[in-house]
Amino acid sequence: MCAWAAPQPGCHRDIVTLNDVSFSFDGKPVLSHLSFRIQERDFIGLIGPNGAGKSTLLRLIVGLLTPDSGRIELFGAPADQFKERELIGYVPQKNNFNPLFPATVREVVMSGLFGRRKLFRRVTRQDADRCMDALRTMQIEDLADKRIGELSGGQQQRVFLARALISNPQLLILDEPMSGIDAETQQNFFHLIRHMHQKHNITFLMVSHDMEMVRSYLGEEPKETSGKLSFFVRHSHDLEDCAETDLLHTVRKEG
Ligand SMILES: Nc1ncnc2c1ncn2[C@@H]1O[C@H](COP(=O)(O)OP(=O)(O)OP(=O)(O)O)[C@@H](O)[C@H]1O
Repeated sequence: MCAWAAPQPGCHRDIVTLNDVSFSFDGKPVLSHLSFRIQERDFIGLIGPNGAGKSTLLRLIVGLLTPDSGRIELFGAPADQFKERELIGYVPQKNNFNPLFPATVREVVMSGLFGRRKLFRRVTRQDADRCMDALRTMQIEDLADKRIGELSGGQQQRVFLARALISNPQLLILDEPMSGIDAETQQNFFHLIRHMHQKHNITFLMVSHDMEMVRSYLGEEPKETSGKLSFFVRHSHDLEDCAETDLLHTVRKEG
């Protein structure tokens, strides 16, 4: 990620660019003139105090809010024309469910496959297999037939992570994904996302208050700051190794 450096070739295509983005709620500025770029295979840790605008920034990127001014591009397309929503997995900060909400865990996870266009599509065997893979990854296969509203906050969080994973996204946007999750599950989850970043080309944008975790993976110092926001960044491989790493990825995909 870098503010308006020249685009780089190879595996560093731009996934998200913000150019001079400002946003306010009811006339109160939250983000002012923010510019940054997330490149393929970056892992961005977004840090800042309560109210700094972290969740607002994520919601702008996923299209739930529109900037007052400035431009956002996703995978090279203006955000308001971007159609391939399945490329982006998003887990918002809070997913509090009414205990009576009728959907099962399996249905909630499966809904991650059905964009608006595919809402009434038949569930195929392949969909069901992908659902089981996502449940297994988050270690919640045993909860598949439970009602989502019956689960604890941490269990619900894992369901939403499985839902974000099922469509095989290229960019995962996670808003404090570890909050409400016990220490052991946090460790497993962190191990999993590191693995996804390093071995599966997934780009991450993650809000976290866990400075120890952020520093251990992304380094001691932020690469950039804007207002009260700090961006800690790690690319998944040494930049000079790109050609070789791309080849390895290609071989693996074909093999
Ligand atoms: N829907 C809303 N209407 C009005 N103001 C809002 C709304 N959502 C957020 N805000 C305000 O915008 C500012 C930024 O909020 P945001 O949730 O983005 O902060 P954050 O950095 O994610 O905080 P936290 O660490 O507490 O989650 C805060 O002052 C908040 O009160």
